[in-house]
Amino acid sequence: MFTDTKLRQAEDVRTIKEKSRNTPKNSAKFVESETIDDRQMKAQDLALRGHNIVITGQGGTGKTFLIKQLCKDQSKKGTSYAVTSTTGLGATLFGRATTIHKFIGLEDGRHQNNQFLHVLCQSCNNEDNITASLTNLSEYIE
Ligand SMILES: Nc1ncnc2c1ncn2[C@@H]1O[C@H](COP(=O)(O)OP(=O)(O)OP(=O)(O)O)[C@@H](O)[C@H]1O
Repeated sequence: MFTDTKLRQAEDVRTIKEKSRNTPKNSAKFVESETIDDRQMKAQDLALRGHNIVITGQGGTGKTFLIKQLCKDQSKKGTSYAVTSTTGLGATLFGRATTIHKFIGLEDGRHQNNQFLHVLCQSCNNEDNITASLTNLSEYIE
């Protein structure tokens, strides 16, 4: 059996939930617009100008979205590009991504160091391979 106080409390909770649903949040702009925001645009601009960049930020801030957007842009232009990840799980976030080791021709990690070096050197000489690398960073965006 509910007392008046309990019913009032339940009503208050409903009101708070309703208000919070109608209150614009930081992410609201994401729902309204499917275009990149200012910070994403800054990163996109640097990437398109050929900089090596690190995109970092809290979960849900749009890193994956930005990378997908960059991929879409490259596809539209017909530019050759590759998306790689250090882990298979990471690669599943992006349609045509592979692990970095598969990308350079290693398939998996069961190689001798000299084999690894050989494949890596061959891959580096292939100018068609464009890869986002976490080394040789020239820009850092937070
Ligand atoms: N500019 C944007 N316009 C519309 N939606 C966006 C934009 N940026 C991000 N989003 C949306 O916000 C949500 C979180 O973005 P995303 O998954 O890219 O974040 P993340 O930083 O990669 O998160 P995590 O670190 O948890 O993987 C997704 O639903 C994504 O579609």
